[in-house]
Amino acid sequence: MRTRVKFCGITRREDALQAVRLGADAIGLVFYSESPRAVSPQQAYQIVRELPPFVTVVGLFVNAAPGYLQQILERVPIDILQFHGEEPPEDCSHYGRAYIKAIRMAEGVDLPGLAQSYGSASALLLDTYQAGVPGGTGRAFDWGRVPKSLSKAVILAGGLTPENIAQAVKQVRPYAVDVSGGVERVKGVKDAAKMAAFMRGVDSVN
Ligand SMILES: O=C(O)c1ccccc1NCC(=O)[C@H](O)[C@H](O)COP(=O)(O)O
Repeated sequence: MRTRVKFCGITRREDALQAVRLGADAIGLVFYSESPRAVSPQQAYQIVRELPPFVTVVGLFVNAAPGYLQQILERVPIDILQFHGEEPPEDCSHYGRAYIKAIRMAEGVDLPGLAQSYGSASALLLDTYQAGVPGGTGRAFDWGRVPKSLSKAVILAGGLTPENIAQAVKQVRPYAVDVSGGVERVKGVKDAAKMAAFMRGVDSVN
């Protein structure tokens, strides 16, 4: 099965369209005001309106208030939710939508246990642990820590770049990969050449 690709932290319509042209499977929009990649609901709507079909729009949240999250869902066509905070399973499934739970790879993290607890998740996104930073660290973790088999689909994230992506896919064989900082020109602005190189890296293994 080919590895799916999600470009995360999209803040501009042209970057979303470039992702689509390159054959990306998903784009991610960050609804977390402390992120340099945060988008407002209006911005998000402008980015995703009239995207062609079969490209999944993922909305990212960090311990968001349910009322705020519900407002976003009413205003932006989001396909899948992605939770990057300490949201328990019942909060993640509260919206009746498919969701991804981000797991930060702190020392001693119990991935099989979390895969069980978040049984209603579509996938677990494994990201680098950095104290006080819920995501978008731009740093990789030791891919050797990802179990060869898990009861949930694995999305590999954290410090992926055009330079290391082929090795990451070869080693982990994840369901999908997720990249943000590694394909940026500056925070929040993607670099078309880096995005293309990243896709080539994934395709070289598929
Ligand atoms: O990107 C952010 O600024 C961010 C902030 C808070 C929570 C999540 C965030 N991004 C989540 C992502 O899905 C990133 O793609 C993932 O953490 C990997 O980021 P990077 O290491 O920059 O590729």
